[in-house]
Amino acid sequence: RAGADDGQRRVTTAMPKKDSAERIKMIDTSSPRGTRDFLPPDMRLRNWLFGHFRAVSESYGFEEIDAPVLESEELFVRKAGEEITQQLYNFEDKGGRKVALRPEITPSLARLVLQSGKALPLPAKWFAIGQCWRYERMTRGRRREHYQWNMDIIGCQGITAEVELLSAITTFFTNVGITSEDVGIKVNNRKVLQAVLEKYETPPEKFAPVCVVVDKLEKLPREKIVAELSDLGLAEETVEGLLNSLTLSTLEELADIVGEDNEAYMELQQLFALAEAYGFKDWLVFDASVVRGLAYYTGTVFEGFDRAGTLRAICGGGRYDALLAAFGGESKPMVGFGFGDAVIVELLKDKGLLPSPPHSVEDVVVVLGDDQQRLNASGLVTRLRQSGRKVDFILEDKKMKWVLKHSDRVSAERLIIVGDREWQEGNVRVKMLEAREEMDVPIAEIC
Ligand SMILES: CC(=O)Nc1cnc2ccccc2c1
Repeated sequence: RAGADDGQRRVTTAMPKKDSAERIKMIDTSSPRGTRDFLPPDMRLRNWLFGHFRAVSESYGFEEIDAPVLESEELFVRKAGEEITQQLYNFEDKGGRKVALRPEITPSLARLVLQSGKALPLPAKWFAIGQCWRYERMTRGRRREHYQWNMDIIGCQGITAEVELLSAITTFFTNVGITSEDVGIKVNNRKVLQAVLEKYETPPEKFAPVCVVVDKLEKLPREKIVAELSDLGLAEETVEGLLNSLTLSTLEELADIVGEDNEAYMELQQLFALAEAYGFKDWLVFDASVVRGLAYYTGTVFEGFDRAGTLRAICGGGRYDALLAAFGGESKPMVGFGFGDAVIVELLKDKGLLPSPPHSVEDVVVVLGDDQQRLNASGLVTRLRQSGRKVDFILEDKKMKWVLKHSDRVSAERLIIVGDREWQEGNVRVKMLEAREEMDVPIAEIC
């Protein structure tokens, strides 16, 4: 019963009273806090964006995967202090299982790799477009869900994998009209930070938590970062050496600090050389301060940014060779990126590149006659659709004025009128709406 007195809202299925004075109280029609609805215009834009994600993934020979939005919580429980794990949308289900809505896709992808075991031919090139969740205190009023495009290469330990992914990202940007003047991709390698920590004999388990803190450098004042690093047990000289290494601006300076035989230096050298050969080097910027905020990155890291500096990171990724071992599996080299559906839309708006894809059908079919003509029209519509036409069949008697306005609204090419007299003569009446021509067309020739 609606409005039951126990305060629990139940939807009644009883027929509403005919002329009831009191109507049933309207439900809240807005979507839950931090989430979005996609009405047709929004869905057309989303399909346009995801269509580009998919087209690039397929042009790079990647195969699509998906996994449940709901995962075991253990997939995401990490102790490195990441924001993403502190905002887990987790709960205990009716079976007492600790579950969570995925905040990212990479752990699910790793689970699928472990599940496939030795049967998985390597290298595997997988992509996914999936909804991800976080539970934010609404004080910040930020969204609690977004869709993320991921591309990952499993089983390739060389820098060639990173460069393939960076190429895919620049191809996506180019395909939607964004240039390397609008956007750059900062590239770094966490092995720099690792070398510095080792130089000061820092225990290896500090590596991931240090990266998580360093990633907040642009968001928090320096002294806060220094304090958090000291709280992790880093000596003062380690903190100084570490923060100093983030200010390097060229690979040559890096070589001076870590030596030309350092892995990070060699890998970055190779990355830039390969990028030049692909032709997208002018998108890349070496930036020693980029570490990304996810605990599991071990090598190359990168993030797309708008050169105007007004937006948050557009996308990000890196190499995470140790993730399978963290799940108790046999290690395999892995590298990938995540690309959210929020910042890119803001960027496209700023650049005047956001399309508004129209709802379009090809044929509108309307009946101007008796029941027999509706039967005739039904057969005609079926034949039109089987011949590949997109047909909006007017299902009720409508005035021609409404039909013409509707045909314009759905950007139809043709209005096909099934009428008694024409049908007797073996024809239908066709209005070519663009050319504003009207003619009788033999029924057999309409497809
Ligand atoms: C700009 C934006 O909406 N970001 C966003 C929104 N929802 C998320 C949900 C889970 C993880 C990260 C997320 C990030």
